[in-house]
Formats: sequence, C-alpha cells, structure tokens
Amino acid sequence: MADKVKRLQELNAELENVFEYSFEGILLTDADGTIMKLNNVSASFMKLQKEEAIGKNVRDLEKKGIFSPSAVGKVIEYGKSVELVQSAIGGRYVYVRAKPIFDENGKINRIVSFTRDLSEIMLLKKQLEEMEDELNKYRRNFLEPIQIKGISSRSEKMKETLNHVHKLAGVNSDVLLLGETGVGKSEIARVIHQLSSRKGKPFYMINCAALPESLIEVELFGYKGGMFTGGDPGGKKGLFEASDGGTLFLDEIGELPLHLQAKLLHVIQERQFRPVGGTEQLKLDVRIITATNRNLREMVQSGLFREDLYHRINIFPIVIPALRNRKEDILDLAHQFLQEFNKFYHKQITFSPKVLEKFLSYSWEGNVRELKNVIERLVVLSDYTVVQESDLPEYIQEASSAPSDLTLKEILEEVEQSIILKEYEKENSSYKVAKKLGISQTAAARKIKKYLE
Ligand SMILES: Nc1ncnc2c1ncn2[C@@H]1O[C@H](COP(=O)(O)OP(=O)(O)OP(=O)(O)O)[C@@H](O)[C@H]1O
Repeated sequence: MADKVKRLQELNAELENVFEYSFEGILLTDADGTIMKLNNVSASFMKLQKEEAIGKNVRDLEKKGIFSPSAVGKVIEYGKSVELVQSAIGGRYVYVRAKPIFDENGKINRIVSFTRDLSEIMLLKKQLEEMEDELNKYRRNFLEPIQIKGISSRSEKMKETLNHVHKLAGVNSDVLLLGETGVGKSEIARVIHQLSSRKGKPFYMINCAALPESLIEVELFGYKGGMFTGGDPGGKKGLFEASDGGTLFLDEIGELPLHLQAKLLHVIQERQFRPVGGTEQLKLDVRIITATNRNLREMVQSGLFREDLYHRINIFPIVIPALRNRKEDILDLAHQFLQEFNKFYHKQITFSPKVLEKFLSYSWEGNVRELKNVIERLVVLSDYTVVQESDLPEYIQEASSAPSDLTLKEILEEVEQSIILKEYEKENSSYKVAKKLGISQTAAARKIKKYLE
C-alpha cells in the first residue's frame, strides 16, 4: 500500500512537471468556469499569479478585461469544444482551444483549455504585409516607365541615367555623355538642354567625326572677314558664338584633332575664344555637352586625347546603357517607332509575337538607332499587315531565342537585393535587418551574403 501511494505521488509529480514545462498555457476549470488549476504560462497570459487566479471565475475575468472572449465561457454556452483567438491583457493575442470533459452522465464536469501566444505570429504577419506592400511599391516603380521629355524607360539602369540627367540639367555644369553608338546620346543632350534654364536659347550640335579638320575649326570658332578667298567677306560666326546663352553639343569628341582639343580646353576653362584669323578673345556663355562612344581613358594613354581635357570634361559623366542591357525598353521603343512610321508612310503594319520575341533576343549592337532603322525598313517593305519572322533580316532571324533576360524571378530578386542591401547599409547588422524586414536572422544573413558577393 505504501509503495502504491509512493508511486502515485511520483506520477503526480511527473504530471505536474509536464503541466509546468508545457509551452502552452493550460487551464482547468469546473463546470461553472471557476479556475481549479493552471500553469505559469497560462497565469502569465492573464498577468496574474497562479494563486490569484485559482478560484476566480472566467466570466469575472472576462468582465475585468483580462481576456476576451472567454473560450471556457463559450464551452459552457455551447456544450462543446471551441477554438478561438482571444485578446489578452497587455495587447497580446492568444489562440485558445477549450474542451469539455464530461462525467458518466454526459454532463460537463471540467473544462480544460490550451493557450498559445499569437502576438509574435501577428507581428510577423504585420511585418510580412508591410514588406509585401514595400515590395509591391518597388515592383511598381521597377516596371512602370518614367518619362522625361519624350524619353521613357522601364529599365532600372536607364532610370538611374535619367535621374542623373534630371539632376545635372538643373545645374549649369558641362556634361560628358558616354555610351555605344546609337544609344541616344544626342537625344539626351537635347533633353538636358530642354530641362535647363537655357531651354529658350540656341541648341547646336556638331559631329566632330563628320567634318575634315580644317572645317571643324571654322565651324566651331568661325572666322574673321577676309580670312579665306571665297569666304564670306564679313566673316562667319562659329557654333560657339551662335550658341551663346544656350548649349553646344560636341558629338564624337574623341575624334577632335589634338590641336583643336587644346583650343577647346581653353574655351572650357576661360569661357572665351578667338575666331580663326581674329586677334581679340570673345566672351562666351555656353554650356558644353560632349559625347563619345570611345574609351577616352585608353585614348589618353595612347596619346590620342589630351589628359587635361579629359579630366576637364569628365567631371560629370553620364553613362547611357546599351539597349541589350535594358531589354525592358525594346518593346516600348519598337511600338513607338512602329506608330511613327505607320503614320509617316500611311501604313497599318503590326508585328507577330515571334517578331517581338526576336527583337528581344537580338543583341542590337547598333542600339536604338538600329532598332529604329529595322522598323522603318519593315514598315516600308512589308506587303502584309502583320510582319512575320521570315520578313526580318536574316541576322535577326538567326538570333538565339534566349528569352528576355528579365524573368519575374529575376525582377523579384533584384527588388529583394535592393531592399536587403539598402537596409543592411543603414543597419549594418543582420539581426536588425531581420527584425526590420520580419524575416529570420538566418534568412537575413544568407541573403546579405548572397547579394554582397
Ligand atoms: N529613348 C529614345 N526614344 C526614342 N528614340 C530614341 C531614343 N534613343 C535614341 N533614339 C533614336 O535613335 C537614334 C539614335 O539616337 P542618337 O543619335 O541620340 O544616338 P547617339 O548615341 O548619339 O549615336 P552616335 O554615337 O552614333 O552619335 C535617333 O534617331 C534617336 O532619335
């Protein structure tokens, strides 16, 4: 008998331990909802000591705002198990499952309830929703085109370029435009002029590769009367003088002969120049935009471009990305040119989906200019309304059908990368990033590592 009692006592102690070590709050009441037993977790949800809670009725506690609604109360009301989310004192949310225990006559004898903290899950959910909102915002910005003076783009790279354009246009500094042939450097130069305070003033451009050396000098600086037999006896204004108050765009600056580079440096530094054959210096108020598709640094190294001029014009460089690196823009540009040429040639041409696919996979070494020219040719030469793949030039038909390099997954990854790195730059701690973005520290650390590499 003594053994039995001892074993029962041991068993009881073990059950007490299980009761106490549970992660869930456990609460036992009688059939009226009066608390008979509870563990510390359950008491802590009510912000009460265990001893204070024992003997209290759940309905009274509900009235005092300790929790609401009472799951035990609902079990008494409905006579069966209930599961519900309860708001507990201190702004917490808890998930409660309460079960009736029946006696041999089928009447409720006890009610046991199990409670789990939901606040953390709710908090994570809230953070996730906020992050989702943020992601959607980035996704929208990412995919939606921005438009500046007739140039629009959906590409992140090009949007960055256009942002620089916008910022630099407002200040009066000279600008160097860098990018492959046909990317739109002249277009950007025009935009800079139009966005600047000089917009009502002259805008001239000259292609330094298109004219022989002697002519460029005259074109740029003009000449004094009587300088050239057959020349205008009154002399001729150069482009610098003609652009006074406005903007002069010097395209293909890398092709400017060395002795004219020296003259240009003088103009840029002193803001004055001397016409060919002239003796006096004329003052100038001209914004100078230069552009090149050459690698000027290499040209400096091989002695083809003056280093001092290079440093002087390279203060505000703007890089315009190649079309193959902003494939998101190809279809919009194709559509824009198609409309323009349809209107111009009185046609109603459209493109088959296969044609558009080829546009996306082709590498467009000649960039926007090449795309524009191809579309003009297709509009002019097409006999049918819908242009088919076979109507395309062979070199475009042969382009490998690799899909556009921006899949949804990549877009999302880019968005995630920008958010993660931005937060990491601010917080400099994977713990803080994790907390801010509502993800686990392990996930944050893994992503930071992935995107930093
Ligand atoms: N974003 C754009 N939207 C519409 N048309 C564009 C755009 N970018 C370029 N183009 C058109 O593409 C053609 C080539 O552009 P542009 O002459 O500006 O290129 P570029 O970089 O100056 O070329 P190059 O290096 O040969 O001087 C032009 O007909 C221009 O109107």
